Amino acid sequence: MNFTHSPNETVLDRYTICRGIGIGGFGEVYFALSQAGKEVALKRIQRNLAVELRGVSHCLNLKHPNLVSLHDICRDNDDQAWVVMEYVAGKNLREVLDEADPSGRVCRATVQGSQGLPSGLTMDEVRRWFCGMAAGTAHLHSAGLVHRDLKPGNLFDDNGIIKVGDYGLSKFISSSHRSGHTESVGTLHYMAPEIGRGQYGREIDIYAMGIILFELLTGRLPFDGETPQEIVVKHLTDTPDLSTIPDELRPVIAACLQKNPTDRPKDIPTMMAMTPWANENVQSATWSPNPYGSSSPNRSEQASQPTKPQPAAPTRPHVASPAMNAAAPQVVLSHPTSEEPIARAIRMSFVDLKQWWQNLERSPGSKFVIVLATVMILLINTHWLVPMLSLIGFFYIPYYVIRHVVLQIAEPDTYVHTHDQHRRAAHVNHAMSPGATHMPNGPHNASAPTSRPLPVPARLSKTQMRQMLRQSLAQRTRTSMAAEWTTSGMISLVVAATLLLISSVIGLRNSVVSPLTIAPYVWMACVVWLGSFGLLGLGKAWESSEGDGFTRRLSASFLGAAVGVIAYLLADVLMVPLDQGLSRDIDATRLPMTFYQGSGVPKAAAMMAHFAVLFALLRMWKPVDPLRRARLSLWAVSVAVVGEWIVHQMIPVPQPAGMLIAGGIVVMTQMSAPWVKTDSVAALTST
Ligand SMILES: Nc1ncnc2c1ncn2[C@@H]1O[C@H](COP(=O)(O)OP(=O)(O)OP(=O)(O)O)[C@@H](O)[C@H]1O
Repeated sequence: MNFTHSPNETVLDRYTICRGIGIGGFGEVYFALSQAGKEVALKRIQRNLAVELRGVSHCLNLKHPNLVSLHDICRDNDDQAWVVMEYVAGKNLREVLDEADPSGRVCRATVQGSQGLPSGLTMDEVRRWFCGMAAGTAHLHSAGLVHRDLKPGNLFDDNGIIKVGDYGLSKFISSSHRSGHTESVGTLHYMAPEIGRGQYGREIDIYAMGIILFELLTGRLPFDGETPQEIVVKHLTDTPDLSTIPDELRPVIAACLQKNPTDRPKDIPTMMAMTPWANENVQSATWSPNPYGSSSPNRSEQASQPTKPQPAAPTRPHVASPAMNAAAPQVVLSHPTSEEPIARAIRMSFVDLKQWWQNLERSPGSKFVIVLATVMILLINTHWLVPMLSLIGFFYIPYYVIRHVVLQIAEPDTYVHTHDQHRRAAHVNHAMSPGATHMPNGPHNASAPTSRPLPVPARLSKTQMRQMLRQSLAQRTRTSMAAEWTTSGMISLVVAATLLLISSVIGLRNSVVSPLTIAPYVWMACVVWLGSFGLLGLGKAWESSEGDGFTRRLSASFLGAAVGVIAYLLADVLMVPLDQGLSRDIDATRLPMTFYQGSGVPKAAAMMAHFAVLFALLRMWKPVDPLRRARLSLWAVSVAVVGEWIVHQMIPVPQPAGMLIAGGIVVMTQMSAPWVKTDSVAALTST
C-alpha cells in the first residue's frame, strides 16, 4: 500500500506519523502521536475532495462511548484537509468477520453457541456489536445526523467497547457537495434503496443496521450479486431469505429491510424494542431505551461503565488486510440535483442558522431576549421589508415555476433518478471492471482495497427492468407524487393552450373571430385539459404497478362521468350549442328522453354516460404509464378517436367535438405524463 507520508514525518506541525493504517474511500489513514504523546488516527482527505467545514463543529463536539471521537478537522500548509480522530486499537467488524473465515463465509457456532451451523458470530457477540452500533448511531440521530455509511468496516471493537466510526464524514467531505455533482460515498451492500433517489433520512441507517444484523447472524449478506447492478436490483426488488435467522430476530430484520423507508422502524428505540435486547445492559456498549436523551457527558460516562469485565481485544494489525474490503466495493454516487440554486442557498442558510442556534451556549433567558429583539427589529422594518420581499417574490416565483416546468419537460425529476440509478450502476461497474483504471471520483490507487475486478455485467431482462422501475416508482412519497402531478398539470395547460391556438386558427380561418365563434374551441380545450389532468392524477396511483384492468376501467369511468358533467355545465356557461353534428348521424326521435331533450340536445346524463363509457372502454392507464413504449403514440390517439365514434353511435354527443376531445385527451396526457425511455435504461444496464 502506497502512503504519501512516511513514519517519523511531522504533519500539521504537531503530529508525528508512526505508520499508515489503511486507505479508504476518502483517503489515507495514519496512526500518529501528538507532541505530548497522545495516540491519534489521522485521515488525509485525498482525491481533491472538497471539505465542507460548515457544521463540522456539530460533529466534533459529539461525545458518546460508542462513537469514535472526532478531535478536529484541519488543513496543512498545502491546504490539504486532515481529520484528527481517536485512535482505535481493536479490530473492525469487517476484519472480525473475514478472519473468522478467510473465504468470507463465517463458520462459527451459532445462536447460544449450540447449533454449529455455517453461520455468523455467537449470539453474545452479535448482541455486543449490534447494541454498541445501535447506541452510537442513536446518539448521532439524536444530534440530527445520519451516518450514511454504516458498514462492518466502520464498526470498531475498542477493548470491548463497540465504536462507530466515520460518522459525519460523508456529509462534510464531498466533491462539489453543494453544487450537486457528487452526493455520497457508501458501500452498495449496505445501501438502502431510496439512496438512489437522493434520500438520506435516518431510515438509511436503520436499513444498514438490518443488513449488518443479518450478516452478524449468518456471515452472509442478504443482497449479494456478481455485479453492482445485480446488488442494486436486489436491494430494490428482492425479499431477503430470513429462514436461517433465529425467530426472535426475524421480525426486526424484516422490518429494517423494508423497501419503503416509512415501513421501517421509525427510529432506533423502535427498532431495539423489536429485539430481545430492548431493556438489557449489554456490557459497556449499553443500549439505553432512551438513547436520545443520553447526550449529557455524565450520562455518557455512566454508559461507559462496563457491567462486567471484558477481555481485552487483540490489537489490530498494523496494515489493513487487503481482504478486508474485498467484499465491499465502494462507489461514489453521482446525483444531479435539480434544486434551484437560490432556494438551495436559502435552505442551507436556514440549516446553518439552526445549527448555530442549537450550538449557542446561552441561558434560555438570553435566548429569549435574542428572539424578542429579532422579532422587534423585523416588525420595526416591515415598511420596507414587506414591499422588498413581495417584489422579490413577484419575480422569483414565476422564474421558479417556469424553471421547474422546463426541467420537468426535459426529463421528469423522479424518472431522472430512476434512470440515473441505472446509469450509476453501469458506471460503477465500468469503473470496477478489469479494464478500468480509475474510480468515478478521481485517480485510483491500484493497491487500494476498493479495486475488486468484477465479471462482465449481466443484462437485465425486460420484465426485471420494468419490475425494478415500478418498485422504484412505488417508493416515492405522496408529496413528491403530488408535486409531479401538479407539474404535469401545468405542462398540460401549455399543451391545451397550443391545441386551442392551432384548432381555432384552422377552424376559424374563413369565419369572423368573435366570442361566440371562439367559445366552442375554448370549451373543447377546457374539457380536454380537465380529462387529461384527471387522468394524470389517476396515473400517479397506477404507475407503481402493472395493475388490475377491471378496477382501472372502473375508476376511469368515474372520471369520465365527472368530465361529462363538467363539459355539460361549461357548455351552458359558454353558450356552446350541444346539438351540433347530431342531426347528421342520429334520429333524434329514437333517443331516450332521460338522456336527451325532444330536439335531440343531450342532457347532463347523456354527456356523463357518454364519457363514462368512453373512459371505461379505452385502456386509459396506457397514455399515463411512464413505462409506455413511446412518449406519444399515434396509434393510441387513433384508437381513442375510433372508440369515441363507436360510443357516439349509442350515446351521441356533439361532433366532431366528441372525437376531437377524445383524441385531444390522449395526446395531451401523453405529452404531459412523465416517460422513462426504457430502451436507453436497458442499454445503460448493460454498458
Ligand atoms: N479512528 C481509527 N482508528 C484506527 N483505525 C482506523 C480509524 N479510522 C479508520 N481506521 C482504519 O483505517 C483504514 C481506512 O479507513 P477508512 O475509514 O478510510 O476506510 P473505509 O472505512 O474502508 O472506507 P470509507 O472511508 O470509504 O468508508 C481501515 O482499516 C480502518 O479500519
